[in-house]
Amino acid sequence: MTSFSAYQNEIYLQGLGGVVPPFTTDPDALEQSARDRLGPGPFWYVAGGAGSGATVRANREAFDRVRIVPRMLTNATERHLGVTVLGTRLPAPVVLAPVGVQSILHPDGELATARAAAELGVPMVLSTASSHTIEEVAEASGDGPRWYQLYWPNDPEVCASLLDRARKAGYTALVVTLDTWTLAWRPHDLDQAYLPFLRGVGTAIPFSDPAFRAGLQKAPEDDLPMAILRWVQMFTGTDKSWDQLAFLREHWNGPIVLKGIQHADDARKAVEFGMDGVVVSNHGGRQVDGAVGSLEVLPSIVEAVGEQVDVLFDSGIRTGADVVKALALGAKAVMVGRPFAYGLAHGGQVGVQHVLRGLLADFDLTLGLSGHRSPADLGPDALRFA
Ligand SMILES: Cc1cc2nc3c(=O)[nH]c(=O)nc-3n(C[C@H](O)[C@H](O)[C@H](O)COP(=O)(O)O)c2cc1C
Ligand SMILES: O=C(O)C(=O)c1ccccc1
Repeated sequence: MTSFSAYQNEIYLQGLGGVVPPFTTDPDALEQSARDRLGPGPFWYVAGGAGSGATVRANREAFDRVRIVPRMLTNATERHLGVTVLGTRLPAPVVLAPVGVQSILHPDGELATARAAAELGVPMVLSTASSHTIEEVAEASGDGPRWYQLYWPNDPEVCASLLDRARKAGYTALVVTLDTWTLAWRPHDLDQAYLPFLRGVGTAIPFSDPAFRAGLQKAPEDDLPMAILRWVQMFTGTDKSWDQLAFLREHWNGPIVLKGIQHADDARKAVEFGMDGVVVSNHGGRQVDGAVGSLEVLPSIVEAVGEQVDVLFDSGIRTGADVVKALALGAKAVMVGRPFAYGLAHGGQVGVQHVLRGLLADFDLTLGLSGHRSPADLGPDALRFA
């Protein structure tokens, strides 16, 4: 048994020596403090949402409408948080969501995140828009579990090249993001003319992939604007269809999950086309302004496909109670995005580790105090709907 709640004891014991945690353990306070540390460009890149921010708020409001009903005297002092997701045993039902261009937040970027995740045995999902190469991040992950997130390029050779590199670098599961085939209208980024993609140029972002380079007439070093244009075009467009998932299946020999699913019929389609799971997600409210809170659609998707494939969840997870709620509604695991990005901004690897240990401790304690010994104990009867 791994006792994630040990982080609580550690903090209190250090307190006896007059030491407090390096960063706040409160997720809202951490966001505020990130605002003070980061410039407005980087801060709003992380914090911002699409349009009016209605969906960012809806994600949180959906959690507020679901309440946990604690049970007593259930022998929950000893807990087992491990789960099997996509055929992999995980120490806890928590995964670091793909977050692009992490060097915006800390010079170590994805390398710091990979080290922190590996330390805890938690999978990191590496974004296609990573500021370090697939191979560099894999090395930083050491023995830690790793999944790769694909922004599905229009060029099949670039697609095959990315998948081949990820497989060779030891990534086991593929997360295909469908909800961001173009960036949404994001007023915070627009008002500062802050395009995260371009802020990553000069780091590794587009230009390390050999198939991408081969498709250019001039090397990116010699014609940067052209290379940027081609890169943006390659990840923008609608010319994808369900039957093209067969291409990904051919080029990926491991589990594939579709990220960005919000409708039960799309989840059924994912199963029909041979996918191994879905991530119920609205991209943290960053894509469709006015979209439904992601937690609101989780039950219908679990009902539709939960018996057949793994249903993961993200968008709005901030606390241990949120993890309990999503699992009780049928998610096998959750992904967390902004909180670890703020941790990264505060202290690189140490900051990510602090956030992750805090979330896992909070989850462990909340699970136990509400009367459950393991994620498998959780079901809808652990909840009430306000
Ligand atoms: C700064 C930032 C960058 C992101 N970049 C990516 C990305 O490159 N690929 C992707 O699939 N999702 C990306 N996402 C979405 C996250 O994977 C995840 O769906 C979302 O953050 C979950 O919501 P939360 O932030 O409320 O936890 C990004 C999110 C943020 C905040
Ligand atoms: O900002 C995002 O949500 C996102 O997905 C993204 C896409 C490309 C580069 C960086 C982030």
